[in-house]
This record gives sequence, C-alpha cells and structure tokens, in this order.
Amino acid sequence: MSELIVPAKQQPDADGNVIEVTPESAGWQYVGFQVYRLGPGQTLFRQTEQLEVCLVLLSGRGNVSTSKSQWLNIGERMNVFEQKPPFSIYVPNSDFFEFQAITEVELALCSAPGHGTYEARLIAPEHVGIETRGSGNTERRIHNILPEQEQADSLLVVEVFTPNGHWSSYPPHKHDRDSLPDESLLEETYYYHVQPEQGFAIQRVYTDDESLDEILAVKDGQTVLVPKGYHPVSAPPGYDVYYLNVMAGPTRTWRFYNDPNHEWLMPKTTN
Ligand SMILES: O=C(O)C[C@@H](O)[C@H](O)C(=O)CO
Repeated sequence: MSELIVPAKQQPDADGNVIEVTPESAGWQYVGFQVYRLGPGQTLFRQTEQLEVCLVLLSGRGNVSTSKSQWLNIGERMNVFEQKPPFSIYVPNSDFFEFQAITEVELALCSAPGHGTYEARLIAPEHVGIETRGSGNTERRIHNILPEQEQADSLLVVEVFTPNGHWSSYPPHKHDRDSLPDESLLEETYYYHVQPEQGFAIQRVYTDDESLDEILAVKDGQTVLVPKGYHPVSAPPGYDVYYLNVMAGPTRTWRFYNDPNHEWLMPKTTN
C-alpha cells in the first residue's frame, strides 16, 4: 500500500482510536489528525498542550467540556452522508477537553500548533458555510467548518461531498510553496468515507516533475496524506465519496496554484 495512505485500525484501541496521524508519523511539521469511534457512555479526555484542536463530530451525539465551557447533547447527523453540517468544537492550546459519547460516535480530532489567541467555542451547524463548487460532473458540496475567515491560529478544516461519477479538488491544484501572495504552504490530510462502503475513491497526488506521482485507490475509513503536489479526487459511478480535510502551514491562508496543464478547465469568470 502507498505510504500516502493511512489505514484505519481493524478494531478501535482502548481509547476508541482508529486513525492516528502525527507530524512525526507523516514526516511533516504542522497537521495532526485522529479519528475515534466511541460507544455510548465512553469518554475521551485530552490535554491540548501546545496544539489547538478542532473536534468534528462526524456522527453521533455527545457532551463536551473544556476548562471554561460545556456543551451538552450536541450532534445531529448519525452518518456523514446525511450531508447536514456537523457540530464542531474549537479548543485552544494549553486547555483540555473531555468528550462523552451519548450514542455511537465517530469523532475527528484535527490539530496544529496553537498560540492561545482564541477561546474555546462551539462551531454549530448554522455557522458552517455551505457551498456548491463546480458544475456538471465537477459539482460537489463543501462545508466550510473552519475556513480562514473564522478564528484559529493554524487550522483550516473543510468537508467535501463528491457525488458518484463526479470529481472534486478539481481542476488539480496544489499549495506546497511558501510563496505568498501566489501560493501558501499547507500540509493536508483527507479522511474518507465511501457509500456504499465496499466502494473506493481515486486520488492522484503528483508534482510538476512527477518525482511524486501516485494514483491511490482509497477505501472507506482511510486517510490520505498530501505533503505536496496536486491532489484531485474522483468518485466512481455508484459510489458517493465524503472527505474531511485538515490543512495547516506557516501562514493560515489557502492560496492554491492550479496545474497549468489543466487550468483551462477552470470556470470562466464574467466581468
Ligand atoms: O474544491 C474541492 O473540491 C475541495 C478542495 O478544495 C479541498 O478542500 C482541497 O484540496 C484543499 O486544498
């Protein structure tokens, strides 16, 4: 299997963890990503230490507390493919959180370096920006959970629904040069669900010189690491594809660069 794919553990460990990506395991500097599957009544406690965290309640309901705040009985969707925007909690560094599951829960823990600038807060579904991007067979639904217009020190978090037979993250773009204002350097993880779950998504990750050029068949529950390069996604006919993206880098801004070979596919802007 490609080193860019992080498979889920066969069984959750004692804490409920099924996916663990750290900067050390990914060989990069900023993004951390974990997924937990919790049963009713199960709790997860973490000190955030030097990291800011965005907890995304992928499915299920739970109670969350931090040092100063508490949110009870949050969560609505029971499956990501319901396409309702999720409940999320932003937790700054030097804080803690305790998550208690009320139902079966799938919880994503997105992390990156924090500087203590902001308070813990709830990102309720009505605060998630919903966008339809692309048209025809590139149309997809975007949930902007923690975009750059919203407060955080490093993290950018977004989820994307690609209907079967469609493409997303398309035309291909990259963000691997710290060269603002033209391009920002952002590491990125893709956490996938596929419906029905025996399906797969295809993701190509490639650089201009093709020293990196991988075509990945990604299964439900797997994570893809995008350390650099262009990274388009295709959902095969019959299989709807969901992914959660976490991005972070030296500057918190998403400035991408389109592959010049495919830029002609960009929608035309009208004056
Ligand atoms: O446009 C999309 O389909 C999603 C992408 O923007 C995705 O979030 C990404 O590649 C971010 O760099």
